[in-house]
Amino acid sequence: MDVTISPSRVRGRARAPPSKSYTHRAILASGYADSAIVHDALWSADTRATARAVTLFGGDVSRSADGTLEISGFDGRPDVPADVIDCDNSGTTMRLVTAAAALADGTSVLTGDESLRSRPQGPLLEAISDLGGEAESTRGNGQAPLVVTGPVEGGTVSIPGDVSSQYITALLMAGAVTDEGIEIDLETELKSAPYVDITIEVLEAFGVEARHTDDGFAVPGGQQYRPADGEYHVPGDFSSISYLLAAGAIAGDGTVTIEGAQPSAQGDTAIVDVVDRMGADVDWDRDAGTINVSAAPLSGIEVSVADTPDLLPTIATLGAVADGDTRIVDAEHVRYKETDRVSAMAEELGSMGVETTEEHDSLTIHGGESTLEGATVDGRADHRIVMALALAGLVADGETTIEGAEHVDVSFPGFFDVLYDLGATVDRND
Ligand SMILES: O=C(O)C1=C[C@@H](OP(=O)(O)O)[C@@H](O)[C@H](O)C1
Ligand SMILES: C=C(OP(=O)(O)O)C(=O)O
Repeated sequence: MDVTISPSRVRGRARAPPSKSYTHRAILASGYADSAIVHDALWSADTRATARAVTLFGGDVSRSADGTLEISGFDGRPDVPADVIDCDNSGTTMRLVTAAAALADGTSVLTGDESLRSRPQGPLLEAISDLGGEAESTRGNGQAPLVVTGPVEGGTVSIPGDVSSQYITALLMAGAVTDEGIEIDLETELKSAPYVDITIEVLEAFGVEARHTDDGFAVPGGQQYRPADGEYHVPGDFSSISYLLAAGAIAGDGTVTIEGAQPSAQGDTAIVDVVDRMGADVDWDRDAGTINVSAAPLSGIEVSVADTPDLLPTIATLGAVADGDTRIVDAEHVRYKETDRVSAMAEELGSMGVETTEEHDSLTIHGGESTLEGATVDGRADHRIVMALALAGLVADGETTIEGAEHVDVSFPGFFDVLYDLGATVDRND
């Protein structure tokens, strides 16, 4: 599906979708448990992939009309799956499920779409081998398809921290039900660190202890997943909120109010500060969970995305509109996502007339609203590139057509409806 965005102003109220990161963890944690009810779960292509994996491990995930998930777990140790686990486009699913598969007494096979089959899994495979399991890439290149044989009993592993924090999350979640527990020593500085804090927060809600250590992280073994009162509530998603905030900051006509913005461990709450530093008028009422934003002339700033890789596409679009240079630094790991998002944003904004300077771990956008020209752009089969380019379309001169716009289903299925309800002119071409 292509979507065409015409220059538009936005105003009104919009609700953030539930967090993808919390939902993945809550579904898998419920799988490790006897049973659980998960309220406000995100039901998107990626979280459905995690639900399918839980089912293949012997659990069951059913969804009621109001979106609540009722999950029966596989109760600790997963069954050997009766089929290949298709993780589709979801890196989180593949990493978390690979470590879960290493607990099963037999062999699991994991695959995914073309994008996921090009992403790095090597360090996690090595960690599983170091723990006594067998974990291989069928092509021997550290990428899926993966073949994983367990069971592992736990132990100590060392792993790089600068490729994906999801390896740590995966090992902590699985380590809790091993006999010995897992100690993880980091070989490098940890990137995307707040995502491990999200993990520790969800584990705690499921009665599982995991902790920071001097060298990394540790989770004791022999633990049982048991959510308090058998229930879990997913908070709103700040990566998704970033698009709504940016829409209000660049194209607001009056106030855009975003609901579902309760504080949590998400590093991507940093987007509130980014938009504020660039000059927008923004106010976050943490108790009410609402953010009000209105447009103002924006100026370029420097932002590190070491902790917040998923914000890069949004910040790049903000930078295209802002006066002066916006320098996004510490961005190397943003190249290992659904696509290389550093290059993708440089090239697609380039098609819209924006000048950028790309370096290995940074992207500088030489901005100014008058530079954005409508164009046909490639969403790169990447939900975040699609949404960031749609924002640019709100303020470009002329129409912007985004190819492959259906990929928003990965994290924000109602994105174009929400944009339309805020007043944007959105035309879908199937
Ligand atoms: O654990 C998670 O939920 C995520 C961790 C991050 O990935 P990396 O740790 O690979 O940077 C982030 O980019 C991804 O969208 C979600
Ligand atoms: C990179 C992302 O997710 P994942 O790693 O789960 O594919 C994302 O949502 O931007």
